[in-house]
Amino acid sequence: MGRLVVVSNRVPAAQGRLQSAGGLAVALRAALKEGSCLWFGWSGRQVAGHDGYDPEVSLDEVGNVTYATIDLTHAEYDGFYQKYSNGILWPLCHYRAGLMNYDRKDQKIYQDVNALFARKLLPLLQPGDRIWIHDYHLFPLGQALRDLGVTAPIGFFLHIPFPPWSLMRALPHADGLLRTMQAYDVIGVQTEDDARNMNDGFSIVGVEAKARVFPIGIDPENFAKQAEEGLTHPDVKKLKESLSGKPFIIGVDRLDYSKGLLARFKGYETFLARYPEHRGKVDYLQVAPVSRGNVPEYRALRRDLDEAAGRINGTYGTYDWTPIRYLTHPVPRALLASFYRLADVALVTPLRDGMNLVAKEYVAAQDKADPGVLILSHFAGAAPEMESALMVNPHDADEIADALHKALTMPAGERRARWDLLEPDVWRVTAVTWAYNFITALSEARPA
Ligand SMILES: O=P(O)(O)OC[C@H]1O[C@H](O[C@H]2O[C@H](CO)[C@@H](O)[C@H](O)[C@H]2O)[C@H](O)[C@@H](O)[C@@H]1O
Ligand SMILES: O=c1ccn([C@@H]2O[C@H](COP(=O)(O)OP(=O)(O)O)[C@@H](O)[C@H]2O)c(=O)[nH]1
Repeated sequence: MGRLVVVSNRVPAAQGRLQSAGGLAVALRAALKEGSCLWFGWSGRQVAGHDGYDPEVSLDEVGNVTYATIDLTHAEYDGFYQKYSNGILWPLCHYRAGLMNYDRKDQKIYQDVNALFARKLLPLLQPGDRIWIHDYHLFPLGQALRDLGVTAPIGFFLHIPFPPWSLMRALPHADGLLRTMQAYDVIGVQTEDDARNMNDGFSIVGVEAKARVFPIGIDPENFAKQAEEGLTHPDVKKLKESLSGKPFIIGVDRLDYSKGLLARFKGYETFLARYPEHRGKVDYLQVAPVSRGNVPEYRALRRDLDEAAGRINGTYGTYDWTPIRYLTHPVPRALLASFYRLADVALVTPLRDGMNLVAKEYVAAQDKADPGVLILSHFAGAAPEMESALMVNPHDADEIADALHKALTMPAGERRARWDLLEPDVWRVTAVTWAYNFITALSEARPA
C-alpha cells in the first residue's frame, strides 16, 4: 500500500506534534496512526519575504508521519489565511455573508498560495501516493496539482458547513471555485445538509462532481481513558476543590463568532435572572482560547465577550461567588478531558459548526454510572447524530436558560438514559473510521 499524503493549512505545531491544535488537527492526528504518511502544510510561521522569495520545505519525522511544512510571508498570511480564508470563506460557509469582507486582491493571493502549495508538494510525491486535501483554505489545490500533471488519486474533505447556493453565490467567482473541484476523485463533507447544498451548487453551475457525507469523530477510547486517569492530576484536583461540591457547567470553544458565545452568555444571564435559586449554587467555566485574533470580527467579538462576562459577573457576582469563570487562553486537551468528566453540564451552542468535536469529547469523558448532560445546538454538525442531547436553538436565550435548569435538575435515570443513547455513535463514528471510510472511497474511485 502506498503512502497517504495529507495536506492541510493547519499542521500541529512542532512542540505539540503529539498534542492538539483545533478540531481538524486533533481528528487527523488520531486517524493517522498507521501506515506511512506525509503531512504537508503551513508551519504556523510568518517571515518577511522579498521579491522572488521561495520557501524551503522543512521536514520532521515523528513516528509514522513525516511533517513537511513551509513558512508563509506576512503578505501571504494576511491575504490567504486572514483575509480570504477567514475573512471571506469562513463567514460565508457559516451562513454569515454580512460579515464577509471581499477584496479581489485577496482572492489572487489565495490562488497564488494554493499554487505555491502545489509546487512545493510536487517534488515530495511518490508513485502509489494517495492525496487527501483538507478544508476551505485549499479548495483549488487539487486543480493546481492536476495542472502540474499529478495523476494520483486526490480527495478533498470540507470540515466546515457548506451553505445553499443562493448564499454561496454571494462570493464573486463562486462558480469558478466549484469548477476547480472537478479535479477531485472524492469530495467529503460532514452532514447531509452540507452534501445537498454542495451538490445543488454543482448541478446549477454544471460541474461533474458529487459530495458525499463522512462525519468526523474522535478517538473515544483514549479520550475516556485520559478523562478518568487525569482525575488525579493536581490541576484537576484544584478545579474540583474550587467547586466545593457545586454543580459545574463547562463550555469549550475557540473564540469564534460561529460558536455562539455571546448568545450563550445571554442564555446564562437569562438563566440567572429567571431561576434565582441557582445563583451562587452553580459554577460555569468557559474556556475560549483566542483564535485568528487579527481578523477584525474576532477582535470585536472578544471585546463584546469581555463586556458581557464583566456585566454578568458585576450584576450577579457576590464576594464569594463568580458567575462565569472565563479564560481566553487554551487548556491542554488532556486536562480538558478530566474537566469534562467533572462537569455536570456541557454547553455546546454554536450558531453553525462543521461538526464540533467538543460535543463528542464530552460524551466520551463521562462516568457511565453518573453521566452529565449535554446541551447541544441544532446547528452543530454533530446534531443529527446526537439528538438525545438536550437540543436548543442558540438564538433563543430563554431556551438556553430552560435547558440549563432542566439539565441541573435532571434525575439520574434520565441522564443515564440520554447518555446510553449518545454513547454508541461516539464509539461507532470515530476519527479512525472517518479516515478509513474516506481513504477506502478514494482508493475505489481511482486506484493509485
Ligand atoms: O487553524 P485555525 O484557524 O486555528 O482554526 C482551527 C480549525 O478550525 C476549524 O475546525 C473545523 O474542524 C473540526 C474537525 O472537523 C470541526 O469539528 C469544526 O466544526 C470545524 O470548525 C477549521 O475547519 C480548521 O481548518 C481549523 O484548523
Ligand atoms: O483550550 C482548548 C480548546 C479546545 N481544545 C480542543 O480543540 C478541539 C476543537 O475542535 P472542535 O471541532 O470542537 O472545534 P474547532 O475549534 O475545530 O472549530 C477539541 O478537540 C478541543 O478539545 C483544546 O485542546 N484546548
